[in-house]
Amino acid sequence: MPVELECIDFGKFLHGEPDERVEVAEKIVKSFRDHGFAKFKNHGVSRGLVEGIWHWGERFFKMSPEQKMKLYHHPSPDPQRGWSKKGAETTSKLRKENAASAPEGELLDEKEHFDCGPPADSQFPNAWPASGDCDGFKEFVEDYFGVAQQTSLRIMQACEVGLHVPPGTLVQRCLPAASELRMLYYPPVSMDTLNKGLIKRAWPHTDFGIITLLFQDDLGGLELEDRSKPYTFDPVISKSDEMVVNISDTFGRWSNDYITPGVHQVNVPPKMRDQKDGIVPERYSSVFFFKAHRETSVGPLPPFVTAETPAKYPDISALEFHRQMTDILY
Ligand SMILES: O=C(O)CCC(=O)C(=O)O
Ligand SMILES: [Fe+2]
Repeated sequence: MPVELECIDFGKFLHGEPDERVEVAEKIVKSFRDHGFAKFKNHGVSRGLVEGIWHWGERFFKMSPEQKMKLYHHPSPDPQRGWSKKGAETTSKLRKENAASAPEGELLDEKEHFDCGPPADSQFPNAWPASGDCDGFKEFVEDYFGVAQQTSLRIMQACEVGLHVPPGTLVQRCLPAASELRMLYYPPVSMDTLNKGLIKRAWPHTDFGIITLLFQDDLGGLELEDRSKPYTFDPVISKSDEMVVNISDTFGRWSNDYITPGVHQVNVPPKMRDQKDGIVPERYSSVFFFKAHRETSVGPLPPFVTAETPAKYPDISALEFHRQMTDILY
């Protein structure tokens, strides 16, 4: 039986009676513990904003290569800003198992993306389309960033309730924000190309932050690892207004592996999984990498370190951890 995520009504946590809030929070923690993933409705991201992802994604990625080059991200271990072209990021490098199971050769991701950080980030300033190239994109992305940040903090609150740890244990480590928002475009690709085994929309990986919020279009393609059968992946079925959330590396480290990150990949849409040829249509998605403040330690937190479960990870800063990981990825 493939893994099926229950769609959790987050409105019952946001607006429910105390008992109901605890019940929903425990359900969220259970889904995270069992699958590294949870799926939400009534999550607080308005329909208008979700529709904006599809509208502005298309407007942005349909700019000409010359227009996109004006905000080209030059590979470096620092947080990504601006446009990354196809082939820039190779998620395959994040897990050794990827190379072990594929033919000889470089394993590439078939995707383009736009990345930005907090609107007022002066340490790593954002890069936006030039005036006249995609007017309105910056305003949309900044609005969405704010809402995604608030939504992530509420999920952190729910995790504190569901994990029965003191209020603030997680939330206080997330301020001020150092999150990253990414808009993604997967161009059409032939089954023939994918079947050669060297190219995937995204290879199995985990994200570096605390949690990742994701919206995918109705075509789908996101897959999660079935923890009862490692290295097998099942489609994450979500409607375009449902929010999928996965646990990322920092949460795994903070919780000393009490909750471990969800391994995921992007594959062909669920309805094309058994197809041998043809063209896989283009796909849009957006992910919000909710991240700890750069100076915050990503080492295990006090409630998760006991005599029986000593700390498994060192106390390094979130920025140092980020640089280590981006260095592998680019
Ligand atoms: O597009 C997706 O569904 C997932 C993208 C992803 O996993 C990533 O960018 O880290
Ligand atoms: Fe990811």
